[in-house]
Parts: sequence; C-alpha cells; structure tokens
Amino acid sequence: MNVLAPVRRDRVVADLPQCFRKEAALHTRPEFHSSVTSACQEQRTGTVGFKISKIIVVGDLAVGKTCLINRFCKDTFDKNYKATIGVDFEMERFEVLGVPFSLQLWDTAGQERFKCIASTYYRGAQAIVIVFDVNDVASLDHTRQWLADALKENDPSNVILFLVGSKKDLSTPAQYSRMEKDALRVAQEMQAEFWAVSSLTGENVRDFFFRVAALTFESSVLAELERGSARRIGDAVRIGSTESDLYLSAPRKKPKCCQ
Ligand SMILES: Nc1nc2c(ncn2[C@@H]2O[C@H](COP(=O)(O)OP(=O)(O)OP(=O)(O)O)[C@@H](O)[C@H]2O)c(=O)[nH]1
Ligand SMILES: [Mg+2]
Repeated sequence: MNVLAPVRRDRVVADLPQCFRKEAALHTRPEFHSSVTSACQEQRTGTVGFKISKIIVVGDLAVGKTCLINRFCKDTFDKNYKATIGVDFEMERFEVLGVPFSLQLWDTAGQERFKCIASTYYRGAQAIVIVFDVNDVASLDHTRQWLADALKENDPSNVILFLVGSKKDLSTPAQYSRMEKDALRVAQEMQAEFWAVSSLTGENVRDFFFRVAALTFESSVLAELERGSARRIGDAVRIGSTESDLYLSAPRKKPKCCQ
C-alpha cells in the first residue's frame, strides 16, 4: 500500500451509506452525525486521518470469508475452496468526508485446527464481522461462539459488530426470507448490524464495506471529539445521541449469548 498515493475514486465516501435492514442496524440515521460532519469540515478530526482501523472477519470454515474480502478488494471470485491457514490481511484506503481512513481487513481461518493461530490476531479490533452461510443454519448458530471468542480479546463496549449472511445467490427468495427472520433475531441479540451478500454476483458487497468504513470512521471521530472535550473541561462528555442510534445510544453490555 502506498500511503502517499491518492485514494482511488471508487473508495470515496461522501454520504452515509444506508443500513441493509432497519430492524438490525447499528443506527438508522440518514446522515453522518452532525458533530462528525462539522469536525471534518473544520479539520478537527485529530489523529483519525492517520489511523488504520482493524477489522476482523470470523466464522465457520468455508462460509465465504476469503471470497467476501477478495470480491471487495480485488474484484475476483474463486469457486475452488482453498482454506485460509491462520490469517491473511488486506489494506483498503478510503476517503470519508474528505478525511483519509484506512481499513485493515483480517481474514481468519474457520478450520478448527487453525483457529488457535487465528485467535491470536483478534486483539485490537475496531469492528468484528461474523460471517455465516445463509444456506447453512448450523453456521448461523455457531456465530454466537465466534462472537464470544472474538470478544474475549476485545472490549465489548468499544467494538462494532456486523453479522453477514453469505452465498445469497444459492438460496431461493422463499428460503432466504425464512432464514432472514432467524438471522435478524440473532443480530438483534448480539447488537450487530445484519447484511446479506453474494461474493459470486457481488450483490451488496461494496455497500457492506462502505457501511463498515463509514461507521468505523464515524465512531473514531466521535471518540476523538469526546477525548477532546474531556481534555478541555476535565470530564468526559457524551456526544448527544438520538433514538435512531439503535444500539449506539447506550454503552454495549456483554451480549446475552456470551455470558
Ligand atoms: N455460490 C457461492 N459460493 C461462494 C460464495 N462465497 C464463497 N463461496 C464458495 O464457498 C467456498 C468457501 O469460500 P472461502 O471464501 O474460501 O471460505 P472461508 O470462509 O474463507 O473458509 P476458511 O478459510 O476455511 O475459513 C469456495 O468454494 C467459494 O467459491 C458466494 O457468495 N456464492
Ligand atoms: Mg478463508
């Protein structure tokens, strides 16, 4: 990655990308938080422009984690399964509201025998993406365990969660809508934002990663502003939230499934 090269034009985020389902979204506001927009306009984003946000992608073997990352980062799709051994990562540079912002996407192994290597890379994540296959209900059940393992290495109140159903192209509309009901329930229980994607067709892949970039950026700027306010008045001030901040209006508690 060349940090000095301009950001690709198709990685510029000028408006807040919308959620996939309002019932399971991190928030449903139509625009970036107004304090984030004004901080960007006035160049008061502190260290955010130099930051690299770590995103970890976890889930059962062969659910499509590597294909999801490759579809977005390289616009490729491989129909042959090659298990990830340990971990791999890709860097993606964005520009959000005129501020440079980089994501480091950690692709971890789902196979049990590689899991202990992969889990040593979980620490320090700003977002956790838990992937399951929409055609495999067991992989949805296992997402609770993947979340619990990832949260052992991260502070639950400081991490944002996405639950992603993969291989949407392989299910009929009827099968998909039955599965979506269960997935929305699991996402609400975890306080995760739900998405369904296909890496084969590319459906929703770009929208999903743009949403990840936008929400991690927004939370980084809000954290920076809170730190700034705390320094100025010697006390932490919470940036005002509204009822459209579904999961973000209250600090995250440990999800029930992980207690
Ligand atoms: N039809 C279809 N097949 C997919 C899709 N995504 C992945 N696959 C296939 O599913 C298999 C597994 O995909 P991977 O991305 O390697 O799975 P993984 O989750 O990275 O697996 P591990 O690295 O072992 O944890 C491959 O044969 C892919 O071609 C999709 O969106 N649609
Ligand atoms: Mg893989």
